Amino acid sequence: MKFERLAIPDVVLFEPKAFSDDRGLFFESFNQRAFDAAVGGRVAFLQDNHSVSRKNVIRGLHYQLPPHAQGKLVRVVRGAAYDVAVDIRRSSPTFGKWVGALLSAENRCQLWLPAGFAHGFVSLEDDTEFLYKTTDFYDQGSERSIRWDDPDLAIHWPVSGAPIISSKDSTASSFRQAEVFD
Ligand SMILES: Cc1cn([C@H]2C[C@H](O)[C@@H](COP(=O)(O)OP(=O)(O)O[C@H]3O[C@@H](C)C(=O)[C@@H](O)[C@H]3O)O2)c(=O)[nH]c1=O
Repeated sequence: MKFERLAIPDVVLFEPKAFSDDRGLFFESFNQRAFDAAVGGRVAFLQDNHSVSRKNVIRGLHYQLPPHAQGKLVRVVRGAAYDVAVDIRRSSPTFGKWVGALLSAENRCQLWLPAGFAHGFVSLEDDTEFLYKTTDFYDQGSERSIRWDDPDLAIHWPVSGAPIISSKDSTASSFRQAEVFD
């Protein structure tokens, strides 16, 4: 399992080692020991999520506030997505900065976002299947959403034209007005 820290170093991109043979392919999609060594601590996951999106769907930017904050380990098993992590930890030197990575069924990469990041992605193909593990359970009352097109964040989404977004995301908060992490 190769990994690299992105420009916001708490966000880690994993590239599993795949073994191909006549039958097809095998790879370890999660290894607790390798994961903990890469992120530098013991992380316990409590929930797995799976979504399917048409092309040009943007989901996000989402997070849950403490005490239900979630770290997320995200990947794509069908199609492709551009995944974005926004640092919303006020005391962080990279507060308000974002990083992105291409995740696809082909590259099998996974992105780790610890608690304290807002998360979103855009699907780049129809029927993009997005799988992720979270470190806490879903808690509707703790859920928050920041506008995907917030001008202060200025995220470069690889979309042409208007993306498809949920009604919830269309009324999301601006970054300036969002409740963030201390
Ligand atoms: C996230 C979530 C949603 N739901 C329900 C609530 C709602 O009726 C339906 C669809 O929820 P949403 O519209 O919030 O789904 P979605 O927009 O896909 O939300 C997800 O977006 C990505 C970017 C994330 O980072 C995730 O943490 C999550 O917020 O599923 C659960 O039951 N459990 C969950 O964990």
